[in-house]
Amino acid sequence: MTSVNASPAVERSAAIDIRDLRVDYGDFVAVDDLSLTVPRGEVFGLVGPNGAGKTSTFRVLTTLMMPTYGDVFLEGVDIQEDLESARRIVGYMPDLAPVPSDLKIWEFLDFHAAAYGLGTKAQRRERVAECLEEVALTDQRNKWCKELSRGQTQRVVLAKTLLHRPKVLILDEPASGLDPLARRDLRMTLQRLANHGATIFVSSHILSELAEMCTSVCVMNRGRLLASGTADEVRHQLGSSERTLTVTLLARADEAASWISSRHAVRDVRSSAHQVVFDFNGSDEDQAALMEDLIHAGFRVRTFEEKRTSFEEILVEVAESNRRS
Ligand SMILES: Nc1ncnc2c1ncn2[C@@H]1O[C@H](COP(=O)(O)OP(=O)(O)OP(=O)(O)O)[C@@H](O)[C@H]1O
Repeated sequence: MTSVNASPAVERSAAIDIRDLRVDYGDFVAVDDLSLTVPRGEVFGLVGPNGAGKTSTFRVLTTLMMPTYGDVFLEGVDIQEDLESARRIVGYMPDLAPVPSDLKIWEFLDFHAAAYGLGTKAQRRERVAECLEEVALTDQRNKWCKELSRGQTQRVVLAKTLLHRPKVLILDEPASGLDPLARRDLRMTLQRLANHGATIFVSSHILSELAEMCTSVCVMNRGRLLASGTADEVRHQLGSSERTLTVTLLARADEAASWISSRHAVRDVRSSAHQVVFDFNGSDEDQAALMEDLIHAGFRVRTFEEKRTSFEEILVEVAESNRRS
């Protein structure tokens, strides 16, 4: 079983508690024995390559699909036992959600506010205004939906998702196709919503996109959860502690290179006039000891740099090794 933070009783402080979830399409297992909890108030990322099972997981969380087996609790509510309450708790923004071209922004939002039964016309107007404010589109409310850019469309759909004040937001690839400025705006909006108590579960197949906006992330591939935690914890769980170290010296770089070559966890040492570059796969403690000993051995170190394997590189490795197996 792949399990992260699973607990036997309903996890009271968890906004999302997924237990032993499985989703089959006929004979094909799209989500395989997934257990995961997301604490309240977090912006939590789900990352995985195409076909990992992200959307299938989200379809179950948002009650659009029943699992083959397993349990899901949203704010303590068993979604299979109490569908109506679960639907009030959750807000879902699907990947590339369409907006109708023949409505103005406010008309589109008012239409959905009415569909949610959000009170009188005046009450709906107030709620639509609040949601437009939340996504910084107040001054665009009379614009036609067909005139919106990709980033504005995403914001309108997010405003629609917020209308019924969901405590749990599920956002499928919300940053896809957004430029860096629009991604920064999205990140700030999500952080503000989380600060006001919402829990946000957001997917992407680009890890750096999620690392920017999430407190924690989990990695899925071929339906299974591979790792979960902070960016560093995930990197560690996926077994990639490899880093490239560069030492710049005032003199004796060649001698330093052969001294470094004899040390534990060192690979592939290259040297030039004043620099030694090498790959290192030891612990942080080992790395500190190596630097200390190098200086004690009399080498005059001017600078020292570390470059860790990026998340993207780790994910590509994982996806490729799975493809081969
Ligand atoms: N309705 C369906 N019928 C059959 N197979 C499906 C169905 N929906 C998804 N799948 C398969 O289940 C697997 C997981 O798909 P899913 O859409 O959940 O992945 P994903 O991680 O969201 O991928 P992407 O990043 O490409 O959107 C894929 O192999 C997909 O082909």
